[in-house]
Parts: sequence; C-alpha cells; structure tokens
Amino acid sequence: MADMQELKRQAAKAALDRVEDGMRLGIGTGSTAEAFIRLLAERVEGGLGIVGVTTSERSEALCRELGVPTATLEAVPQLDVAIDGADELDGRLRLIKGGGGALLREKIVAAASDRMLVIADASKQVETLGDFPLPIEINGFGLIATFLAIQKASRALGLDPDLTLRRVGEEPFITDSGHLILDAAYGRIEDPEALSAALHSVPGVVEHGLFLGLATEAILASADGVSILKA
Ligand SMILES: O=C[C@H](O)[C@H](O)[C@H](O)COP(=O)(O)O
Repeated sequence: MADMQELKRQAAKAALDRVEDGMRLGIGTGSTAEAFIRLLAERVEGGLGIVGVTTSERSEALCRELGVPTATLEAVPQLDVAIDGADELDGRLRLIKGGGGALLREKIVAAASDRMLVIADASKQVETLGDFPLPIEINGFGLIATFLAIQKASRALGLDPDLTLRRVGEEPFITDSGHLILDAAYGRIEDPEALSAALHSVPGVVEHGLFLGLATEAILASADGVSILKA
C-alpha cells in the first residue's frame, strides 16, 4: 500500500499534468504543495516556462532553492490556477485550510486565480467539515476580546468550539503576515457559509480557514489511484 507521502506526490503529479507553458500559478503551502513544487522544479529545469506566486515564505524559499521562478502578487495580480493542499474538503469542494498557518495568503492567492486546484490524499475528504480544528487568523491586538467575540458569534449559531492559541513551543505562532492563529475545534460544521459570515463579523478576525466557493477541482490520491472532484 502506498504511503501517505507517496499519495501526496501522486496527487501533485496529476496536477502538474494540467500545467501549461506560460501559466501564472498560485503555489500553495504544506507537504502536498511541497511535493508539487519539487515536481514542478523538474519540469522547469526541462524548459517549462511558468511564473509562480507563492503563499508563504516557506514555499517561496523552496521555489528559490529549486529554481522555480516566482513573482509577487503585486507584480502578477491575476493568476491562471492556484494549486494547493487542504486539511479537509467535503463533496461540494468546501475546504478547511491553514494547518500550516498560511491560510490568509492562500485565500488571497486563490481568489486572484481563475481556478483553484486542490491536491490531497483521499483521506482528507469528509462528509461534514469540522473534525480538523478551523484555523482563525486574528490580529494580536485585543486577543482575549477577539477570543470571546468568536465564542459568542459561534454560540449564536449553536456551536461551542474549543479555542486554542497556536504555539510553537512556549511562544505564540506568528503568521507570515504577523498575526496570531486560534485553532477552533468545532467538531461538526453543518453550515460553513453561516459560520464564515459570523467569523467575518468579528473585527479582530483577519481571515479564517474556510474556503468556500474557491476550489474548482480536487485531485485526490488513494491506494486505488487518483480521482477527480469537480465543483
Ligand atoms: O496553511 C497550510 C495549508 O492550508 C496547507 O495547504 C494545509 O494545511 C494542508 O497541508 P498538507 O498538504 O501538509 O496536509
């Protein structure tokens, strides 16, 4: 049976088949996106001409190391396709992202792209989102007030998440954009659209990891091969 990393690589490989010469690519973050970057670098070395806009300092560093050409989103503000992993996805291509803390840039890049292609091992597909704690990127100012406001907005929807400030060792995790992350364990999110609107109503929330109406296709790899989900 194929191991998890090999499944990620297979999904990434199938995504690479959709990349054409001259494309402007949004390049995601995480272990699956990293597998994609490594394969992409081989194609670039073989002469494929693309430009990538990365979604994290981590992906940017890997692209530079491997010779994948990148540009800023300021320089290339419209992209053909964003290719990125996910922490969870449902049958309607609604996603939870941000396990690696890159959700804000990932969402900006996905929204700037004509299409968003999700690459993942098939275990990421779920019936109902919410098993994976939802990452919520918040401003550091008024952390406790924002924590309480998220709790209140969630409770108004009948949800009572466990909220945990993400840390690296003893220190709070800081995103590439200088914010904090609260991981919100909801259990089941029956109405992601309502939760998204509720979270956006909290001023201290910069962005959350629910990606709704952004993904256009998912490539899911399992031991049985690769399957495609379309929006
Ligand atoms: O912030 C990180 C991203 O949203 C990742 O794309 C997500 O966490 C999936 O990562 P992985 O491919 O490592 O499972």
